[in-house]
Amino acid sequence: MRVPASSSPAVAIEGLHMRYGETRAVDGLSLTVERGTVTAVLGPNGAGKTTTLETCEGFRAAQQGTVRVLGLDPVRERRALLPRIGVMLQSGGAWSGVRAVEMLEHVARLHANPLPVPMLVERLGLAECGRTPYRRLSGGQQQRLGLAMAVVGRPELVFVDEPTAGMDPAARRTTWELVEELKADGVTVVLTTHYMEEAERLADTVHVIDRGRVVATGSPFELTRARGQATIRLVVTEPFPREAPESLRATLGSGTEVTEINQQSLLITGPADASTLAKVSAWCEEQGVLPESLSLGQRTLEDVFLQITGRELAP
Ligand SMILES: Nc1ncnc2c1ncn2[C@@H]1O[C@H](COP(=O)(O)OP(=O)(O)OP(=O)(O)O)[C@@H](O)[C@H]1O
Repeated sequence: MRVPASSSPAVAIEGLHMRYGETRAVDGLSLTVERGTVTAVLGPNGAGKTTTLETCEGFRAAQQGTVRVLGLDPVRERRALLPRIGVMLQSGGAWSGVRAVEMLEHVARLHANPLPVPMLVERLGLAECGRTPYRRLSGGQQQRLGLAMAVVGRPELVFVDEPTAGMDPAARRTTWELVEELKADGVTVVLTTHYMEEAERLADTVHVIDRGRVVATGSPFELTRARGQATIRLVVTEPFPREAPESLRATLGSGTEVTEINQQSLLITGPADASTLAKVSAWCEEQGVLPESLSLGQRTLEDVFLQITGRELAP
């Protein structure tokens, strides 16, 4: 039986593999995006985020696996899909000599029922650079124009690749508000990001990806609270002995995870209470290491990534 397009997920990716020569950019990735949600695809540089998005946008055909966007094949049914989606690329997307507002007006004319261009220009602070040729715009201005171009056609689904990279804090906040407004209007948003706070603030669902695969999925709350209450970061003045993580694990017992961040710092996840802090401190004394800092905090998506992969998300 053919499932009606309206009841299919916004995006359904099943077992996607993509290679560039010998490089496995995407390695068996599966994920689903429900309609009307904001989904963040979070991962370090080179994790395969852009390649995955480009496959959803129909710029690349899936080499193996299936990709459906709004129930359609993004390559074979591209004509039907394009008017229904908005795409903000990581860079480019406009002719180098065209003025910012002219470019936006041009894209608006390609759509049947566009948003008013002056409203978007005002909203995204593009008036100050409206007559500037694209190539002369700053990185942040190019990002804002790219976002305006992606949403001007009132799409059902918007793909945004690192929407706030290179933006100053004020522009980043405006962009976040715009994404929140899109969601309030029922638009599905799929964004890629390196930024924790962006994923934590905006996303209903986060897919953490690493080396072309999904390594964790959940709401920011589920991901950060599911496997522990809080975290303790221990940084010491001299490198730890090699067996330190194992020894601390034995000291703290079950229910606590110890992850090595580097030779001088450890991440401890679990019931971060006074007794755990006291045990960590006594363990430092026993090992003859001097704590430089011992901090207690809520578990972040950064911590989740570190625990799963043993590497830090931020380069
Ligand atoms: N056109 C290409 N030709 C060859 N290799 C590529 C190409 N595009 C991407 N790659 C490689 O594929 C892998 C995944 O790249 P991709 O751009 O999809 O990752 P990403 O998660 O979006 O990274 P970033 O956060 O840096 O944008 C990387 O190793 C990258 O070097």
